[in-house]
Amino acid sequence: MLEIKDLTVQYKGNEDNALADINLSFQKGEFVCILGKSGAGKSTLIRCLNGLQKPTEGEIQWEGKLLSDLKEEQLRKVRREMGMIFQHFNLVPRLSVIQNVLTGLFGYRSTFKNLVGWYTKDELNRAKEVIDNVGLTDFTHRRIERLSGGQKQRVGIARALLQQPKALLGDEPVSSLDPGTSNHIFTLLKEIHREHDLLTIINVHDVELAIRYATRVIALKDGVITFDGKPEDFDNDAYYDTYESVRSNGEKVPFT
Ligand SMILES: Nc1ncnc2c1ncn2[C@@H]1O[C@H](COP(=O)(O)OP(=O)(O)OP(=O)(O)O)[C@@H](O)[C@H]1O
Repeated sequence: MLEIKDLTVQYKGNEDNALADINLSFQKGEFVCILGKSGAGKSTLIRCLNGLQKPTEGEIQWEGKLLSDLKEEQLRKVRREMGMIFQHFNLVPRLSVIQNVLTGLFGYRSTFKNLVGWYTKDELNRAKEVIDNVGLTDFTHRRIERLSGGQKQRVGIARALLQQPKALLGDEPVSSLDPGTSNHIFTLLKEIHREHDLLTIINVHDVELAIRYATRVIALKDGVITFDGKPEDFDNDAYYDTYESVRSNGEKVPFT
């Protein structure tokens, strides 16, 4: 479904590769967590997958189409097929839940309709349905600025779902949430993944979350893959030893 071949990314003015010679293949039905400390290359990888970041070398193929061959309009269509959720939610604080969710349709509608905010009954019903899916029915008309972090991320997920995507990509969607809320969001993502049969690829820096929810874990270090396999085969100790300091009492400290 999604193939990455010999992907290398080097940013201007940075002599180190953000990603170096990455080869990966993702199939429908996978729930993938990408682990790595800050600067490992996780965001760069996710941004390459939906064409927001151009590779320096290598190629990405989505459902048989090479992203580098696509014109801007075709690339927009691919982006619609890959719902995206973000660390800082990317919502408009003064607008309501449903107004924010409806922006998930922007890629499908004319600029004029988006500007004046005209929606058909069907579009409004679909928006209400996805809001219901993420458990926010009672908050449909509440402004975003009056929601908790976890509720905001639910809005972000609902907006992505309204695009009726085939894949869901997440760039650290729970890193600004507390552990309990992070678990609730991952439970919701897993339910949505099953119900809509979505390829799901989520960047996360919490190893325990990745192991609990993923069907496949990929670890990145300095732009290179250091692990790709089943969560039960993931060597947690080796990972911490590679990545993080150990307190004087022997406790291993997860990276932040
Ligand atoms: N616009 C940029 N210009 C130059 N270097 C960049 C740019 N964006 C990222 N980098 C570098 O590329 C490498 C990978 O960054 P990336 O943001 O993909 O990592 P990350 O694992 O997502 O980190 P974080 O968890 O902090 O978001 C880092 O060394 C970073 O400094």
